[in-house]
Amino acid sequence: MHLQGTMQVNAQGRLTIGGCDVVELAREFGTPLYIFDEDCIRNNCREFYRAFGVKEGLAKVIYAGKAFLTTAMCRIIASEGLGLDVVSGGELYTALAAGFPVENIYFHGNNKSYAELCQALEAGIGRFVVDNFAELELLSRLSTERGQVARVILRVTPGIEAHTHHYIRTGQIDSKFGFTLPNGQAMEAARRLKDLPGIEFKGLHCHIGSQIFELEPYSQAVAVMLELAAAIKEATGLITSELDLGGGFGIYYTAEDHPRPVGAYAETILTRVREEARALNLPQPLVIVEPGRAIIGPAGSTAYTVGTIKEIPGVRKYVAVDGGMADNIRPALYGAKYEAILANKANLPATETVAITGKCCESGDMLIWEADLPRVEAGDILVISCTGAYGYTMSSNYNRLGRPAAVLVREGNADLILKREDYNDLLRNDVVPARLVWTR
Ligand SMILES: Cc1ncc(COP(=O)(O)O)c(C=O)c1O
Ligand SMILES: N[C@@H](CCCC[NH3+])C(=O)O
Repeated sequence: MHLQGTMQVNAQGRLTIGGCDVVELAREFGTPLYIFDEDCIRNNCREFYRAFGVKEGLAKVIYAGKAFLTTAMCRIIASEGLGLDVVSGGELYTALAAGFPVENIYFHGNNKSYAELCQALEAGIGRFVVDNFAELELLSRLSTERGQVARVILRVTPGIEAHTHHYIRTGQIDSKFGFTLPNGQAMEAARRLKDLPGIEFKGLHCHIGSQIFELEPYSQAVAVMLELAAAIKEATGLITSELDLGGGFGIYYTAEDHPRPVGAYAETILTRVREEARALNLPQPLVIVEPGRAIIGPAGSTAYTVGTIKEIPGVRKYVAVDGGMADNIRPALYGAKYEAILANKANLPATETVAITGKCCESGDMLIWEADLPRVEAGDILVISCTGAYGYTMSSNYNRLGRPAAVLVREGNADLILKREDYNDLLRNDVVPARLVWTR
């Protein structure tokens, strides 16, 4: 397994993260356990901050909270000078509870409710990334009623779809998000917005996909979005002072992934923005990027305890761990691939290829189909790397498994940032109607 962030193998042949022995962490906090490497998170934040020229006023980096959000995470993000992208009342509530600077909160979502818009207006958040006509009108009404002005970015579906190894440009876009560009919806949104009270137009947003390794789709997105900005200026006089290009920057999960340095994305985006703005005679907009995975993905790992092992000669050896699809749905949902290491045998060479499965009642509850490991035995501590993004946030209580605890490690210290859910937590929301009271 490729060692991420501060991972090392110590003199006892054990894996350490943030200077903490993972076998000890498993003993102290139990397994499954999410382990977050604070230095790695901060280094990733700083890399984006530097590469995109935040200090120089060229860009803003907004962390996409959907990848992993807790109050501790909000504090780290804020202390590194990043903003926050939230997509629900729950994420917003978490950010507000953490004391996240409200002016740096961007509110996304294709179906923001009345209550969520009120909550965001009440808090005085920085930007509403408006997704559709109904939201635009409701927001205008609500902000006017409150004597407020909502600062708005319009989310546009630009017709660029990026995937891991290719991108396609489509005329007709099939997406639930945003105002479609090619059919004129985006322009129509700008026209309507212009006449709406309680709304201030700040700019345009697009998000072309996730786990993207190519630079070209970003460059194309800049060109397409700035052409739209020029057309909007021409038709309405509205100036796009902020160009939000979303997230999607790809990371390493396995040796099949070849991520680019953040600087390469930054260089491509900033250069194209400068050139296109000049060519179109537009003021250069502030660039906004919204990395989620690239900030937190490589900084998170999950430690499990190995339980039963089933060998089917000539077929496969199943190694079951004490978690699975409930704490990491990505392999089952997307066929996502990961690497693993045995924390207590970290210096031993791989001698077998095994399948890592969970304990859920599903054949599809697989974490890794082919993991190269030293001989695996019950009781070993198996660590899967790069689970920081969309692991905990997409976790569930399937089979009434409690969600794992999470610790933040740094310089030999481990701090609990999420408590393990116990059986009482699972019962917390259960209600037994009186007619079902046990009478026997
Ligand atoms: C609007 C928007 N911004 C940012 C992100 C974060 O993406 P990623 O975690 O791939 O950087 C997403 C998720 O894909 C998104 O939909
Ligand atoms: N949840 C996805 C990415 C979607 C990001 C949200 N737009 C993943 O785990 O890769």
